[in-house]
Amino acid sequence: MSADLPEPVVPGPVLVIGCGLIGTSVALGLSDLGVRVHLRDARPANVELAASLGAGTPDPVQDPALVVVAVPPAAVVETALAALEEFPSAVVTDVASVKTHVCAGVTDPRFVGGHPMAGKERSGPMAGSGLLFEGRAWAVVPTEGTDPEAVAVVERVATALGSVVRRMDAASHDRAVALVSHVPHLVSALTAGLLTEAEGDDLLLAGQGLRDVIRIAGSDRGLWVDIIGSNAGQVGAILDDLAVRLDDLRAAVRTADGSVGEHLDRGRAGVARVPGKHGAHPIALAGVFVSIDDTPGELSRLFADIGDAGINIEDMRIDHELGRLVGVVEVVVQAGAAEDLHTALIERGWAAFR
Ligand SMILES: NC(=O)c1ccc[n+]([C@@H]2O[C@H](COP(=O)([O-])OP(=O)(O)OC[C@H]3O[C@@H](n4cnc5c(N)ncnc54)[C@H](O)[C@@H]3O)[C@@H](O)[C@H]2O)c1
Ligand SMILES: O=C(O)C(=O)C[C@]1(C(=O)O)C=C[C@@H](O)C=C1
Repeated sequence: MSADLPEPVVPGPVLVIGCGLIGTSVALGLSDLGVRVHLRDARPANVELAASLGAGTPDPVQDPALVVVAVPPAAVVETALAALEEFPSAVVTDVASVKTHVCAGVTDPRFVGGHPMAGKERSGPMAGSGLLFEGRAWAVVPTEGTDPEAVAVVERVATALGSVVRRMDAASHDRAVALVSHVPHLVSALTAGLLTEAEGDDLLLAGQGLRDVIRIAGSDRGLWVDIIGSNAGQVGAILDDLAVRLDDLRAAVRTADGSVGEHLDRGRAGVARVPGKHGAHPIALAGVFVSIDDTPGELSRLFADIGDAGINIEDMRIDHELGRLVGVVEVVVQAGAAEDLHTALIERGWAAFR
């Protein structure tokens, strides 16, 4: 290869098996990087949809350098073993949310367990995005027998998709995700479940606080039954702990002696320990609220103005006010840039407030 050409992300074509949310997102991201991606799924319609989005080609692949298995956790072992047999020189990786059963079931040196810590509450190819993994952790879970070159291929792909690689063993991974993903999901579902009994028009008062807590409860039932079932030991242990704390909290609320504040303090301390998206330490962020007309083109005009002001958006939320043709956009930026953003938006005629 010429010294001028950049090294390719993967040394050959990639086959993605499972063209749902995660598989399509991987495929879109790799296609955008110039990798030739082939698509396969038990549902041909999902291959067609993913291909129509530009994720890759439905054509069969001869000799892929990498196979990404992006099927539900219960189907990963069987699918990965079949891929290792079908493609004797490919590296094979997966993206499943639980790793112990996968790494115990697939011990080939060419297999590297993986798990991008990014997702959505929606499933299927239409929810895919090539930017999904940007700034997120990607757990890479080799075992003692894994070929270091296979690990390097997977870590290179995760990094190229914008993720930060966290190399770990399967047991540590499953302990960690029980805490940071699986139990929060169940707590969200329990809270959302209470809403089924809401009286009268009570839900019309729902604001952003509730939506922040319940978003993930809208996720696919089958996928989450599979995830929780595959990590039942770790999840169960945390739920036992939570049950004790819930009893304590209940007593504190009934006593009304202010001791509920201890639970709130513990919660605030937990929030402060969660790293920001750029690395190990949280970055201070601040929101600027902008009122926009609910008409086509308003959001892109707002983003263009923010770009014009040279300010980087870290996150954003949109809240529609019920019954009014306006929305409120919270633009989240690094705390030091919030005042500048506020000023720049006012100067450009936006109704912005902090
Ligand atoms: N949803 C998330 O937020 C998220 C995040 C990170 C990792 N994951 C993991 O990614 C994997 C896929 O999840 P998803 O959210 O993309 O689900 P999804 O339902 O959107 O996609 C799964 C796809 O796999 C296909 N499929 C199912 N069984 C198959 C088989 N045996 N062979 C070929 N195709 C098959 C389905 O038709 C579907 O297109 C899961 O293992 C999940 O744990 C999910
Ligand atoms: O953001 C979401 O919607 C997710 O549910 C993503 C999330 C998570 O809990 O962070 C869910 C499960 C995956 O295994 C990884 C990521």
